[in-house]
Amino acid sequence: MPAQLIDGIALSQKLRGEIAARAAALTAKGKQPGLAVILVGEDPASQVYVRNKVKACGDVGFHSVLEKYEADLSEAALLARIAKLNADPAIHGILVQMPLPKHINPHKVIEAISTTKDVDGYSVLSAGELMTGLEGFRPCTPYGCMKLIESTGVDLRGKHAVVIGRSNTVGKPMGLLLLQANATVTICHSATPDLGVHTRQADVVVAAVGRRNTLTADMVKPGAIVIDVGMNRDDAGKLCGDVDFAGVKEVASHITPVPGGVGPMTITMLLMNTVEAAERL
Ligand SMILES: Nc1nc(=O)c2c([nH]1)NC[C@@H]1CN(c3ccc(C(=O)N[C@@H](CCC(=O)O)C(=O)O)cc3)C=[N+]21
Ligand SMILES: [Mg+2]
Repeated sequence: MPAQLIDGIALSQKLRGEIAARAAALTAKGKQPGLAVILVGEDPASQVYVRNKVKACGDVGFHSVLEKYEADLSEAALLARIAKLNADPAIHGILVQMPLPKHINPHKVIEAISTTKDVDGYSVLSAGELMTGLEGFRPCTPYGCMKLIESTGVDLRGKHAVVIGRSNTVGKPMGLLLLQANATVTICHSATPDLGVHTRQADVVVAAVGRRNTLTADMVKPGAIVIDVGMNRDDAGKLCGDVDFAGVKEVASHITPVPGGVGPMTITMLLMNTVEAAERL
C-alpha cells in the first residue's frame, strides 16, 4: 500500500488560520504583528522565497516590510539597518535572508538582531534555548518538520529517528527537537560511510542533504515516516527533494512531497514565531 501524503499546504492553511486569528486579536489591541525581511543581492531563489514570505504575511494580516539591497551593501550599513529595525515598535520579527554575499559575516548579522525579534531562531541564544529545553524561537524548517510528523498522529516516544544532514539551520536543531520529543536520534552526514545501515533502522527519516536521490526505497524500513527537506532541481529543471519520491512512497507509511511539503511549513513557522514575538512584547 503506497504511503499517505503529508500535505504541507493543507497543514499550513490550518495553522495559518490560527495565526490569522491571533494576529487579528493583537491588531484589535493596536499591536498588529510586523515582520521585516531583508534581502541582499540578486540570488533568484532568494527572490522567490522572500516574495513568498512577504505574501504570506499579508495573507494572515501581518504588517511587513521588504528591504532589498544591492550585493555590494557594506556590512556596517546592514548592521545599521538592523539596529533601526530593532528599535522599531511596528516590527516584531526580523529575517535576513541567507546566504549573504561573501564580504558580510552572517554570524555578526544574526547576533545583531534583537533576541526578542530573532524569529528565524538562528542566534546563539536561541540555539542555546533549544539545547537546554528553554522556551525560545525554534528554527522554522525543523520546527515545521516536527509539525508535519505530529500531523501523522504517530507518537515519537521511543521511536528511532534518523536525520541526514548536520547544518546549524536544519540537521542539528532537528536532532534536538526529535530528542525533546523522546525519540532515539541518529544524525548522519557526509562522513557517514553507509547511510542505509542507519536509515533502514529508522521509524522516521528526515533528509536534509541538498542532493537528489539521497534516500532510495532500499534504504527505508517498511512503514517509516519520511520527511524531505531537500530543495534541488532535476535534469528537467523541476524542483525536487533529497528523496526518490516515486520509489520511497511504495515503502513508507507517510511521506512529504517537494514542493508542497516542508517549504510551505517553513514559512508557516516563521509566521508562528512572529505572532508569538508580538504577543510576548
Ligand atoms: N534567514 C533565512 N531564513 C530562512 O528560513 C531561509 C533562508 N534564510 N534562506 C533560504 C532558506 C530556504 N527557505 C525556504 C522557504 C520556503 C520554501 C518554499 O516555499 N518552497 C516551496 C516551493 C517554492 C518554489 O517553487 O521554488 C515548496 O517547497 O513547496 C523554500 C525554501 C527558507 N530559508
Ligand atoms: Mg517542500
